Parts: sequence; C-alpha cells; structure tokens
Amino acid sequence: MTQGFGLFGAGGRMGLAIAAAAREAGQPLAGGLGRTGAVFGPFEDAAALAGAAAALIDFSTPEALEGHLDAAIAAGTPMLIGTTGLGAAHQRLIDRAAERIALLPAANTALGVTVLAALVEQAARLLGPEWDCEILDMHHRHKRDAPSGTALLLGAAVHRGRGAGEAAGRDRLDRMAGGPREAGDIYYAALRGGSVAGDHLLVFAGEGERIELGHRAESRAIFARGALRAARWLAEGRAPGRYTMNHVLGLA
Ligand SMILES: NC(=O)C1=CN([C@@H]2O[C@H](COP(=O)(O)OP(=O)(O)OC[C@H]3O[C@@H](n4cnc5c(N)ncnc54)[C@H](OP(=O)(O)O)[C@@H]3O)[C@@H](O)[C@H]2O)C=CC1
Ligand SMILES: O=C(O)C1=N[C@H](C(=O)O)C[C@H](O)C1
Repeated sequence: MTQGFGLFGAGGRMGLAIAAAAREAGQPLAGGLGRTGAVFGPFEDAAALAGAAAALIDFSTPEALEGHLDAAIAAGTPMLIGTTGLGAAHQRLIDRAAERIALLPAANTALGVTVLAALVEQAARLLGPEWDCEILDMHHRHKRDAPSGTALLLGAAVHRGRGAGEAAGRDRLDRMAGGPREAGDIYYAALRGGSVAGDHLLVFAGEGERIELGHRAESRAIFARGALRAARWLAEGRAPGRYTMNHVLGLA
C-alpha cells in the first residue's frame, strides 16, 4: 500500500477540509479516525493507523492527544499537532514525546499566520513594552477554546520580540474583570458566532497612535493545505524534536 498520512479527527470540520485538500493535491491518506473508530480506511485504532502512516495529522481534541502521542511513539511516526486548547500538562507530554519522535505542534498552519507572527515579533522588538498590546480573535459558534491557539501564539511572538522570553510577561485572559490596564501585560478578548473560519487582530497602542496587524481566514482550506505541507516535511525524515511552522517554511 502507498504510505499516506494518518488523520485523527477525520470526521470533524478540519478533518473534512484536510481530506478535501489531500484529494485536490493527489496526496494519499492511509486512513482517518474519529472518536469511535475509522471514518475512512481500514484502520480501527490509533496504533494500527500510526503503524501504517508516513506521518500523522491530529486535529481532534486535547483529551485525545495523549493516546495519539503514545501510538505515534510506539510506531516511530512523526506527527503534526493542529489541536488547540492545550494546557501546560499537554505541553509537557509533547516535550517528553519529542525526545523520541519528530513533533510539530502548530496552533495555526496557515502560511499567512506564520508570516504574521514574524511581523508581530519584529514590531514588538521595535516598539518595546511601552506600546500596549491587545489581541482579539473571532471564530465560528462551535469553537471550544478561548482565546484561540493563534491568539496565544501571537502573544508569544510579542513576548519574544520584547526580549522577555516566552514564559516572561503576563498573558491576561481576564479582560472582562475590568480595572486599570497593567503595563506590559498582553490582554486577550474573543468573539464567537456564525461560521467565521478564523479572524485575528493584534493592536499595538501607543501615545496618540496605533498599529493594527491581523489575518483573516476565508476558509479552512488554508489550514488544510498548510497541514499537508507540514506533514510532507515531517515525512521526509526528521530527527526527534519539537518543530514549528517556521522550520517548514524555511524561516527558522
Ligand atoms: N492548527 C490550525 O491551523 C487549526 C487548528 N484547529 C483546531 O483543530 C481542532 C479541531 O477543530 P475542528 O475540526 O473545528 O473541530 P471538530 O469538533 O469539528 O472536530 C474534532 C473531531 O475530533 C474527533 N475526535 C474526538 N476525539 C477523538 C479521538 N480520540 N480520536 C480521533 N478523533 C477524535 C471528533 O469526533 P466526535 O465529533 O465524534 O467527537 C471530531 O470529529 C480544534 O482544537 C481547533 O481549534 C482548527 C483549525 C485550524
Ligand atoms: O477552531 C478553529 O476553527 C481554529 N482554531 C485555531 C486556533 O485556535 O487558533 C486556528 C484557526 O484560527 C481556526
């Protein structure tokens, strides 16, 4: 059998978009799994799918991540992790698994967002922490996590640009709690409704002027094409480690 990619979350919105993009690109998929088993292809569980796939693509749920990582490690198969809403415990699982296999966690696989993050980092470096930073995301009514993974990714780019290190500086998810703004903190807000594929707006607000940087996804096809590109890059044979979309696009 031609070694294709294995897809977790195959029956979901992104799973369907990736299957469509793969058909369009002539990219074979070995199989796709949903919560209760095969969505397409002959494999009924993660271990069997991981053993047959050249790379795995996960757009499912945070709760499913650990099982998918276990299957990927056992098979020695690299994995793109597109799922968002991951907490510190998930990040530790990814770090540990990355000692054994190649992993690429990407909260947003769109080319435009990868470039936007680079622009945001540069702007934050030039502006410094005196310019307040606010990040807004709007997504469809079904989205579970808020703020979005992309909003947090853009915030991390601001922290990097300011030279504080990714862990330093405070991410403030409590904008609605009111009170005066704390200097240097990054504040997040989220809107949910309708069928919006994913809009992000980042505002740097200075004294008497503002810079606004943003991205609008017109459909999920951009995430799907980026995910396939990242999976192809992983399947070329990467050493164990934790990679980013910057590696895929040659920006790292
Ligand atoms: N990185 C990026 O560029 C993008 C990331 N995302 C993220 O991807 C994730 C999925 O988004 P979306 O497709 O909209 O969500 P959906 O809810 O439409 O899809 C998630 C799918 O995962 C399935 N699932 C749940 N548990 C498992 C499991 N154990 N094994 C396999 N499949 C499972 C669900 O099945 P069931 O319905 O039966 O429970 C569902 O079909 C979200 O975290 C989202 O934020 C989304 C777009 C772009
Ligand atoms: O759930 C979605 O739809 C999306 N999720 C990702 C995120 O949380 O940033 C990426 C994209 O914005 C769509």
